[in-house]
Amino acid sequence: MNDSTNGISILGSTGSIGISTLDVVERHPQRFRVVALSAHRNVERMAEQCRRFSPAYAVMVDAAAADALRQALADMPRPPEVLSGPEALETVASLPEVDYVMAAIVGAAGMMSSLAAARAGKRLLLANKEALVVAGAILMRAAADNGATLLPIDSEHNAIFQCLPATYAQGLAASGVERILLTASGGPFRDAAPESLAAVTPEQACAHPNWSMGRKISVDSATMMNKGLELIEACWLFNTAPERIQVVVHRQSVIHSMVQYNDGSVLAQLGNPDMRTPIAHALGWPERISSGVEQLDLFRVAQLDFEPPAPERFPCLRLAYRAAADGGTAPVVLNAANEVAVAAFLDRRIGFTDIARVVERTMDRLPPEAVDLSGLGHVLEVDGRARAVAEQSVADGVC
Ligand SMILES: NC(=O)C1=CN([C@@H]2O[C@H](COP(=O)(O)OP(=O)(O)OC[C@H]3O[C@@H](n4cnc5c(N)ncnc54)[C@H](OP(=O)(O)O)[C@@H]3O)[C@@H](O)[C@H]2O)C=CC1
Ligand SMILES: CC(=O)[C@@H](O)[C@H](O)COP(=O)(O)O
Ligand SMILES: [Mn+2]
Repeated sequence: MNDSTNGISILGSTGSIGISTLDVVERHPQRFRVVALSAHRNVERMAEQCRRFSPAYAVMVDAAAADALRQALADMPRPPEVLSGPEALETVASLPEVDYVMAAIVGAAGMMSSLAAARAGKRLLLANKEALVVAGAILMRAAADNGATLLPIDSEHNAIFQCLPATYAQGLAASGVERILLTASGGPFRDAAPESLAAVTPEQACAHPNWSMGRKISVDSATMMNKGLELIEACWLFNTAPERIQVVVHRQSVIHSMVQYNDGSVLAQLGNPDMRTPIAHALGWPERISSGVEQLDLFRVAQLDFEPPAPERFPCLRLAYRAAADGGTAPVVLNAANEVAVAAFLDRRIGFTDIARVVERTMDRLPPEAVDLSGLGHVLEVDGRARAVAEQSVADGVC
């Protein structure tokens, strides 16, 4: 082992963020050494990544997939130790030889391992926004108490982090910050007639105009629930209230968010829409390292547009504002119901506009409770209840 390199565990390595992370890591062999990779059940891609990066550990959460991976790698001279089950994610997030953890599992399934990395005091590169939505108070406290460095990977939050003053943790107002301007592309349906949305297909919803991403976040962008989750994510990351955050639809996705100061200045971070930029920023921080992303050509961009979100087209954004205002377990319910509804939409069991209906119905049935901060038990229990209510709503045909 080379002690001058940083050991990294990449959780969700077979997904969109995981692949982009490996692309950046591979450009800097003198800085990073891959200790562990994880996936749910994509054996083929994991086998390919293991051959290319020779990690010491590979986690397949699914046990049958873990067996298949062991067989697929049997001819390697030094195959990785293949682990399985959700607990293995926490193991590889807290190994002593790991310095950095990329949390890029989709959904609340990534929450326990993100928390394990924070508790182990790692540099936590957090793409898994759902972990903050569901357990923001617990995760932020774990990071602070254990000396973890939590760096946002979500493009907007990484941009905001780059535009904030170093003193932001003492309070945004005290640092002269008036507002955070959270940009949103508006997704594939930003110009669609609201009455046309009931008939849209998963393929149309996943065809994001600017970003190439996993299916769940692509649907979230299409409903603008992604922006709602990001609003809650920003409140936790930057210790602020929703009132200090304004969502701005910016269709080019060239400005990745902005910070407005009390002297009239607005600082923005710009770049081509490619997640390797925020990933390289967080991997290199406080230094800058190359990412492989093409430089922004402002003459080609030519124009930057801004508009407010259209509330009648995006009820999910309204529901996220409601959850943020209600606080307590409301964001847990919002997220769980959304995960159930998006999965049902992708399986063609409900329509696109039913997603918001399932979420609203679930929120109506499970009023917010104060979160028990002593551990994740209460959050997991509410998450389970919300999933059951949302599943029932899907089974009932939503209405
Ligand atoms: N993609 C993007 O550009 C952006 C993503 N994010 C956030 O990053 C996270 C990842 O998104 P993205 O990369 O698009 O997602 P993908 O769907 O592309 O990848 C998800 C990864 O998580 C693994 N996974 C899925 N379910 C489970 C589970 N139950 N347990 C363990 N691992 C699981 C998948 O494994 P397998 O391949 O085997 O299914 C895969 O490695 C999300 O929280 C998203 O909101 C934030 C900003 C931008
Ligand atoms: C790349 C990234 O960070 C995504 O979360 C992106 O923001 C999605 O685009 P929307 O602005 O359409 O949600
Ligand atoms: Mn984002």
